[in-house]
Amino acid sequence: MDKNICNIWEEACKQLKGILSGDIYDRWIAVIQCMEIKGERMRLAVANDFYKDWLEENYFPMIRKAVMVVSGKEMEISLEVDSSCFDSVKPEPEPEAPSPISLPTLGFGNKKPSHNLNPNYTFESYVVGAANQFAHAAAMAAANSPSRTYNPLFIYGGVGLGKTHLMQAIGNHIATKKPRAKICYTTCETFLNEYIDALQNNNVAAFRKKYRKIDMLMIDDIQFLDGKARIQEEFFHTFNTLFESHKQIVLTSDRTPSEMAGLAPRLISRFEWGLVTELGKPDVETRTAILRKKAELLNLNIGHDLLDYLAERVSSNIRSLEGALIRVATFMSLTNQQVDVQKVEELLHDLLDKESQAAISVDVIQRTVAEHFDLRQSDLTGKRRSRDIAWPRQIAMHLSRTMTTQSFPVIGEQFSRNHATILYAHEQVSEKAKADRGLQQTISILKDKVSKNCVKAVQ
Ligand SMILES: Nc1ncnc2c1ncn2[C@@H]1O[C@H](COP(=O)(O)OP(=O)(O)OP(=O)(O)O)[C@@H](O)[C@H]1O
Repeated sequence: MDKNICNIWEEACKQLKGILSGDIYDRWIAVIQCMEIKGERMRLAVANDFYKDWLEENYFPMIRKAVMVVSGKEMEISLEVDSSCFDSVKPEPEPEAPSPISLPTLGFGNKKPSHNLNPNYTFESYVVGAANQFAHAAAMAAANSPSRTYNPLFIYGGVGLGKTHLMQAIGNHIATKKPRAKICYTTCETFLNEYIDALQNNNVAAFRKKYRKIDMLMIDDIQFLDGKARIQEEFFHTFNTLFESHKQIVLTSDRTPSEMAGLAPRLISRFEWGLVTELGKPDVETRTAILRKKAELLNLNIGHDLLDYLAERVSSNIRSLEGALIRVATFMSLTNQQVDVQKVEELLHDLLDKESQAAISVDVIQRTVAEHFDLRQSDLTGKRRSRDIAWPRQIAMHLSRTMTTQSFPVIGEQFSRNHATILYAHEQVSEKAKADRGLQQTISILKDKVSKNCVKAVQ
């Protein structure tokens, strides 16, 4: 492979490694081979259709983003099947000497104990501000007195707002104080995959032992259980066993337990037994403090004025903020140039456009949809149920969920409905749009109109 290929793809892999759990990275990203980079085109290959389909469905946008971050340009990426890539599917690693954190290991997937907790996710590197103060205090309490304060601790919030970092900070804290504690961090998706593997290999007893004979269980993105009855059943028993033996459980999710319409009521109630706490969006001061801390940790030489500018402009979530910082830093180190605000705007135009979109409100959506269907805005928030009103109302609810970062209950308030109605409308419209090209077009037209109306509202 030539150097150019190595650089871009290897750098992109580093980015992905920082974002994905070790398990997911090993299973899905480490097996990809970069075949060629020509101009703006990149050819990637995997060993079989199974990898190709799964990657395209689940990780392609992330891969594209990582490549864009490191190359500084949008590349056309194709993923193909090449059976010679079988060579790149890594064998299971040899068992390692026991690590200070005694993590349970089984023959599921590629497991290296050190992968389970990211050592950078600590309380020391976590910046506290108004939006995360309470969640942070609860996490500290759980870390200092596991299972005696909040059990389970349920942390929820939007994408990239620091749920994983905070959860793993608890784990790292306990691991330092009690090196012999058996701590297990996993994502809900991995938990499900391991369970399926265990079922296939008649290994359920080992799976149960792995998750039930530990001192602390952390599961990320527990909303993945929503609508999956069988794994819910399994998790229910794991939860009970750990809870009854006074083991700390920490869960994260992008929504509250009661917002998971497909979650068994007995699990909802268990998730609410301890403390359910929200991570909100940080204010500009916290964003600035986070950027300064990251720049310091990464040893980046970027002026405070630029960091302040980024904190001001990128407000949707912290992962995007970090991505912006890394993109600017990568550009500076590759070109050996300092950058000014104009250059940053050029470099980050796609991200900054998206940020402007984040300013979209439910009110603008309601006005746009009402105008499009020749209705009054009050029709969308009112009680009438005739189809010519109910359907546009559902579309407006769906757009409110997809175009804003508001939670179901907050959107519900603005339609004078409860969160379940919004969730139902969102699912109905999403489902119908899968097969209905007319509806896909209407949604796309409405999205354009909403964006334009939003720009007008800001000006
Ligand atoms: N308060 C904070 N202080 C410092 N860094 C933070 C803070 N909050 C988030 N981050 C950083 O932002 C990035 C994204 O955080 P994290 O992965 O924990 O978010 P998340 O809410 O779990 O995202 P997702 O919803 O995608 O699972 C991480 O690199 C993390 O270190």
